[in-house]
Amino acid sequence: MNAPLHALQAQTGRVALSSVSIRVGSGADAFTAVQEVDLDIAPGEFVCLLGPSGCGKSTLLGALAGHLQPAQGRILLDGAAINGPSPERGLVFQHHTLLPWRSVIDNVAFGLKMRGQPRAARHAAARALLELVGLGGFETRYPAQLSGGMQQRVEIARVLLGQPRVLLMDEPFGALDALTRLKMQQLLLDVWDRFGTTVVFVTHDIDEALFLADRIVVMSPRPGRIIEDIRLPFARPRDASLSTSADFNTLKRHLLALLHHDADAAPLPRLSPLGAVRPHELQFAI
Ligand SMILES: Nc1ncnc2c1ncn2[C@@H]1O[C@H](COP(=O)(O)OP(=O)(O)OP(=O)(O)O)[C@@H](O)[C@H]1O
Repeated sequence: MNAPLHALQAQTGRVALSSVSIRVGSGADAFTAVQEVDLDIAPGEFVCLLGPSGCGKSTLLGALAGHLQPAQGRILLDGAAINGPSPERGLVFQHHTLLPWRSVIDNVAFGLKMRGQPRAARHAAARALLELVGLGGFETRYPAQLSGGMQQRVEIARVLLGQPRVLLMDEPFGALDALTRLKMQQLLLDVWDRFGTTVVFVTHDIDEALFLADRIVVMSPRPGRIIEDIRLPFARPRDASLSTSADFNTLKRHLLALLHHDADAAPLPRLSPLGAVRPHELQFAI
């Protein structure tokens, strides 16, 4: 994996949702989980969907993955409608989907095996990705012999081998302890920097969203709607010291207030300009 791959992939991965509503459940229990969402994500952008439990984040991600069809509106990837799951939209969940009876390298290379690639070629590609996620030397282990963080690294390598135009991540670090989670966030940023793939990352953790994202799209529940779209002013590369900065904490307070805000109450005041941040670098859409 090298620089040309980054350049190649940065051309693709534009996601466009227009007036997307998604209904879930059936019969009398059916309801609108996501309502009239408009969202444009540029190629290579890292977007976090942030919201309280049940606000429809996973439902929206499921539609991007092609597992759910919108009841209304359109979802396009690079101008083409999404009509079902595909490796071009790689999904990573909270719990890995590795095959327990296959070694680490065979798990990563499994997609290439399904596409008929010879063993030597698929193992070479898988080995390069395992190096990238810090698992060189673990090729012959089995998933059960790895820690939770290592299993998620294998999962990320497996999904990246499909060269996705968009990486869809649904609370991928939610089951990890706090320290491992921080390490995985840093690893993900390093990997993303190498690949330049568009990322849509679902979380309800404000710190995680602030550390990772270019943009945070905030959703409110019943029905799931976008209530704010914030472009973060933080430079990259980022490290743990970001979370102690004044601007980080100002944004964190604002996001906390948004997540705890009663949708039926009066609207919250807009965020005032941040100390070290030039006001034009903040973008809001309510
Ligand atoms: N297949 C389904 N049948 C019935 N209700 C569903 C179905 N899928 C989702 N829901 C409901 O739709 C709403 C949105 O769910 P969703 O999982 O998208 O929320 P979320 O924001 O991802 O929540 P969490 O952070 O807890 O995962 C919830 O009220 C959920 O119970």
